[in-house]
Amino acid sequence: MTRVRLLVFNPVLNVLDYRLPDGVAAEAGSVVIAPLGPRQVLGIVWEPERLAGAEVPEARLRPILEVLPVPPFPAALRRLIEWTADYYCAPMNAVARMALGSMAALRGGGTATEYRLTGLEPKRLTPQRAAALDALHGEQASIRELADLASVSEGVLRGMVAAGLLEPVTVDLDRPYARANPLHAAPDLSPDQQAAADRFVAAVADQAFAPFLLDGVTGSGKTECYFEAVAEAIRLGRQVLVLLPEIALTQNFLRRFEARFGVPPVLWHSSLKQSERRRAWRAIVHGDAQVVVGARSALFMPFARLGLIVVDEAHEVSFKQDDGVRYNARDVAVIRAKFERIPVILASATPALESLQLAEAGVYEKVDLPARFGGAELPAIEVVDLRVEAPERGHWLAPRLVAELKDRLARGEQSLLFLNRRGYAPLTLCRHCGYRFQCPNCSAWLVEHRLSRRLACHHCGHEVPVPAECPECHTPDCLVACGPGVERIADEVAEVLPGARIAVVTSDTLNSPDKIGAFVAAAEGKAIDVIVGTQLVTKGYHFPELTLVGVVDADLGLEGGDLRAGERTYQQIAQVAGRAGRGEKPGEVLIQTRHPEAAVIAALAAGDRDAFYEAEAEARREAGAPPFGRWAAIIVSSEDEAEAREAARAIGGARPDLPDVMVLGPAPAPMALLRGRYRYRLLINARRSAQVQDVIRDWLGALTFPPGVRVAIDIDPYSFV
Ligand SMILES: Nc1ncnc2c1ncn2[C@@H]1O[C@H](COP(=O)(O)OP(=O)(O)OP(=O)(O)O)[C@@H](O)[C@H]1O
Ligand SMILES: [Zn+2]
Repeated sequence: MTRVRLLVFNPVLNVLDYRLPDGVAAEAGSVVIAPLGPRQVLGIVWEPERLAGAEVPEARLRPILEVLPVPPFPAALRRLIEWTADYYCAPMNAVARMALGSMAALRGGGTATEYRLTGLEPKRLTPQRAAALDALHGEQASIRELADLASVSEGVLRGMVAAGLLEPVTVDLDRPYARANPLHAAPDLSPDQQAAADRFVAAVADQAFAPFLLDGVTGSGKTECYFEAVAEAIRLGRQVLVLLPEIALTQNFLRRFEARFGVPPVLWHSSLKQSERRRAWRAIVHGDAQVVVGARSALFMPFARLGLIVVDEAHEVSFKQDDGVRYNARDVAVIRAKFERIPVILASATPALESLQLAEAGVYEKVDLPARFGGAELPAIEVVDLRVEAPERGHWLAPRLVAELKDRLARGEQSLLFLNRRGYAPLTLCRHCGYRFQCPNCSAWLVEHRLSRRLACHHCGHEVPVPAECPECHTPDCLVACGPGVERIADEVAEVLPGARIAVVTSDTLNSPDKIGAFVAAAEGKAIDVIVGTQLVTKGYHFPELTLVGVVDADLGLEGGDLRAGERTYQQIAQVAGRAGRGEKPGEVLIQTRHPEAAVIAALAAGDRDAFYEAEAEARREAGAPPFGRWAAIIVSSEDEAEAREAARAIGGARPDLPDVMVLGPAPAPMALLRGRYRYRLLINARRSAQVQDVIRDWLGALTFPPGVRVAIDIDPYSFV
């Protein structure tokens, strides 16, 4: 009889032992189905010596039911799952879950049925059917996905199938992806680029662990360089994973990839439709997907023959996941490369201090691209002191910025205004009684969105229509918008530049690949004069006619003052500035601020990156902050305020007394209420020598909490709310 140990996907149980029925083999990494009470549970066969579990007597072992027809998870991936669970103090099955596709993908390929419009357009239609006909043009997906897209019930769509308005299509889930051709359109690289590319290509050929920091100024052609490494991996028959910080950037990447390799890469992200998910996951596990591009969730995919990982815009905070398993995809990518024994390239124009430090220490090999491609100059940066050059009343653009915008419009060049605030105004209040619109579920103001005529919470999604009167004093027409969001800045641009073609670019307006594609095409086709956008437009885009960038409020990011506020502000402004003057015409950047003396602003204005990083490093060293010390956070929450407070106090009361670990708090979190849960935080600041994870595990492991209390551990936190 063969005993097997399973890591099982169950919220309470993690590890269970079973036996293999006679004649059934299942090596480590196999994905299996096993009985659990009257039900079934999915599990992965694990090395018993690496996974502690209770010894069950042989006689009580139940046989597993089925070994699923997918290749076993490779050892390198199993080690990665163990490492991630251990480092981030997360349950191993929660980490392993990120490697699984859908249940359907595990069951095998085969076919799926999707539906699409037949083109039939009857004269008389119910309003719901008419709406569905409108919404589903060009779409093909499962009934459930189409129902979501069209915002109608599945019943309505079934009726449309019966009426011949929708037809079924059989989709082959194992149809192969077109093969990328490494020679399709190889570029002529500049000498700097060639040197960088040669390093990467050699490392891919070496097939050994090699972490790189590709530090290249904006517009230096970092993508072109790492594409050469991608080409080498393709030549060698190895797979490549490219991580991007957000899905919005993938459109742009797809086009460039296709131009270079002749075919698009395989996409992986959370909003793929079911059939694409199944197809992509299966191609990944079987080694048929050559190059996979995705957001951070692609990192744990069970690649069969991974040969290279690229993390583009590696400094981006969105690589840090802040719910579920709180991991940093940038850091875990390096660990994965180590287990897989392959190179990993972190690419950025504004690397995180942590990454620079590791390069300085010789852990990462630093590869530099100090100049823009094609002789383009970095833009000139000027500061507009808003205390001296004040905008008109009720306006936010200083006269100098307005004059520059007019100048660009007259010359037929493009401008970009950056403000990291969605919507029209961040706060709405009653002029009469002072009532402020607040989210009932969160410690946050409701943000007015004029385009959709709603007040919305950006934390929990709570939305209400903008009311006609104050809900408190019932005065009609008395609401005032306080402060600007991008929609309001767009209104101001329309006022000062009549006739200008303006695009508002936020996650609200560019919420689908089609819309992103349309925006990029319009910007490149000179159909847009002024782009007003949030951080969504600060990176990745290359618009040659864009010659002016205005930062509407450089001080915004410095408020709140968390550990990385300075660095984040520097990165954001340097990135958005980097959109200017990428073509033949030189670029100019105006930064509006009330604090021109702040170190970040001064460094940006002087174009002195080193000065900024030196000052930042010094401040972090003083504070014992990363990379010189370590931080971890404990976040306690409950729907019951008293219960949350009590639990936080209990944790605080049991704090360890160690020389190299300092515990701050508990204190109410800055977001004291979030999605209906009251929150408290403790912050742990430790020396690098401390075993923070073990300390936290021992500390919290000895405590018990009421079932309504959630205690989250955040190692190397990025969010301090
Ligand atoms: N060797 C080359 N031959 C032709 N075009 C190139 C070459 N190198 C770069 N380019 C072009 O220059 C532009 C800038 O390159 P790219 O977008 O890769 O820069 P980047 O370093 O990623 O910039 P950012 O960090 O600002 O996003 C792109 O349009 C790219 O196609
Ligand atoms: Zn809310």
